[in-house]
Amino acid sequence: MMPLGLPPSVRACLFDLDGVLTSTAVVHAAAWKEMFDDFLRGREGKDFRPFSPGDYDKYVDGRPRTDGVRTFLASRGIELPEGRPDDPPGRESVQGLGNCKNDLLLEKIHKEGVRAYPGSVRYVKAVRDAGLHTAVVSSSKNCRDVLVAVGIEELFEVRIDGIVADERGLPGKPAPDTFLAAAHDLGVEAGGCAVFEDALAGMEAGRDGRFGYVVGVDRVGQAEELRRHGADVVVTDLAGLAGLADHDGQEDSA
Ligand SMILES: O=P(O)(O)OC[C@H]1O[C@@H](O)[C@H](O)[C@@H](O)[C@@H]1O
Repeated sequence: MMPLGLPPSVRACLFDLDGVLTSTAVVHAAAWKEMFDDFLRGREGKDFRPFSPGDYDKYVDGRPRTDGVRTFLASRGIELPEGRPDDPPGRESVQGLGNCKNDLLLEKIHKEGVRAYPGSVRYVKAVRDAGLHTAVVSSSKNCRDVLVAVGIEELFEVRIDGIVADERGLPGKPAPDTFLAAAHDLGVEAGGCAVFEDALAGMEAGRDGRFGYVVGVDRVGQAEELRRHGADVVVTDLAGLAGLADHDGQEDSA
């Protein structure tokens, strides 16, 4: 292993954004819950079965926005029309629900702010100092805005996000295509890349793309699930992987 905690064959690191680099995974989860609970309450009345953290991890986390809507609705046996990308948030369509969630997300981000995990930033800088390539691979269409807001956009040579994936017609996670596109753009074969992910869908993408090493980042106590979905190693913070703990010995928590 290199000092970075990676096999010596690794020449590039592909980082997910929400929950790996920034604290935005919990903001996404809260926006999804608010939107789905409102929708389910309206449909089923006050005894509706709420959207749970398990629902988020299994059906929504890591996937592109409309895939998240479709996958969760299918798990409850609900089918809605696709609708149009400009459907208003109140419209009961896949796109309408997605737009509603995005409005809630932006409102929360505006109110609460976002931050990068200091341990992750130290780790990405150490990766660059070691001469490895870096990319950010996120399903989110808000990826670039979040990177800019926390001031870390420049740390990545390549960005494959929800907008780029749409432009190139790439299927989102759990398919490995967005990670493979990042590897290709960096000029490194999948076997020479390490994938860093906190979502089960992202783990599957790392495993199915046959990447050299898959690091599961566990911020919510799902280490076993991450391993079952393909993680080679699970850490609670990236700094821990490289022995880059804070001056007072602390690693980041969620
Ligand atoms: O709605 P956005 O910002 O395009 O993000 C899509 C998805 O991006 C992923 O990174 C998050 O884990 C999901 O929760 C989110 O739904």
